[in-house]
Amino acid sequence: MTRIDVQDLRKEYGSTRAVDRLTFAVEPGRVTGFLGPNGAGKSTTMRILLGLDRPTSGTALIGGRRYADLVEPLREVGALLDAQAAHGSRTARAHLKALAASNRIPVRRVDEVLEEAGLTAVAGHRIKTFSLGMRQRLGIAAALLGDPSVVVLDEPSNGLDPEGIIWTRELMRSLAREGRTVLVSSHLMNETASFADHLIVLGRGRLLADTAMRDFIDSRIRPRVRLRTTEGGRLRALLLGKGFDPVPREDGLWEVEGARVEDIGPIAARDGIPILELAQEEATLEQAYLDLTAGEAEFASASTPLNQEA
Ligand SMILES: Nc1ncnc2c1ncn2[C@@H]1O[C@H](COP(=O)(O)OP(=O)(O)OP(=O)(O)O)[C@@H](O)[C@H]1O
Repeated sequence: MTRIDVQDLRKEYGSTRAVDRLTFAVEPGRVTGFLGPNGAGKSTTMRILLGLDRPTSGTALIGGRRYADLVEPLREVGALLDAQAAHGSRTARAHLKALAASNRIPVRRVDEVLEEAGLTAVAGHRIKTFSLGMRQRLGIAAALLGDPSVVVLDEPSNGLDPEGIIWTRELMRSLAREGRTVLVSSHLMNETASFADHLIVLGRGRLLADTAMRDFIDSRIRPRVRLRTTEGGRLRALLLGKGFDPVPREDGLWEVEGARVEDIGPIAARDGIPILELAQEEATLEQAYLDLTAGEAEFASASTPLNQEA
């Protein structure tokens, strides 16, 4: 079981503070969504974790060691950072074979991961002919090559079609089920909610939230029901008596804050009140995330200038 531990991590680029005293852990056996607006510091943190950049101070460790100290890194950590990085004149199979050879990975793994990524039919094609989505799949195949216990993916669904998005989601879930540590960045809350068990949210290089997805939803989202009835007055009185406070909307519908359809439907049914429409209001997860990151989103001023430190 391999944990990722980020401890008091800082990264400054000149006067730009990209990562600011960041501390968090990523646990095995679950998918951790790494969220934050553009410029929040996600890629910088991942680059440091993968030994592609040096921190100004602090540490980012994989199983207690720096990436640079891992003996056969691809066997321990699989990463997708920049899907465009693969050498365009090579074929997909040649690219993966070269990666396997340099990490003493058995060559049979190449065909296994090509199959897993749905690339078998195009394995002999040059990468420069690949679409963005195919490059993403190839990047994910490369990440899986060494059968690593830690998988780090930066925006894996970027450029993928709906089928590809579902494929990555199921892949991440199954990697976590196998006990691996899975860290996946995104700036989209609803997408992340579809695959993550845990959330780490950054804003301007700082930690805004480190929480189970369920707790994020429960603590930040109040359920709300929308309904239409022919007997608004009677239903309102009834619901007031049960501790709900239905509010009429201009379009003739009613809204009940803090309620679920399972609360409202049976109450109306017991008193024979006709319900013409009854729906749970969704889409508030994105709003909860936007509220959390409000003010952290402007890319140009995404990092705290050093001379204006809080
Ligand atoms: N090589 C660099 N040189 C200078 N500044 C950089 C460099 N890399 C990142 N930054 C700055 O650091 C901050 C964090 O950027 P980073 O790319 O880590 O954010 P991010 O959360 O990954 O954003 P995105 O969702 O847009 O990829 C930004 O202000 C960015 O401009």
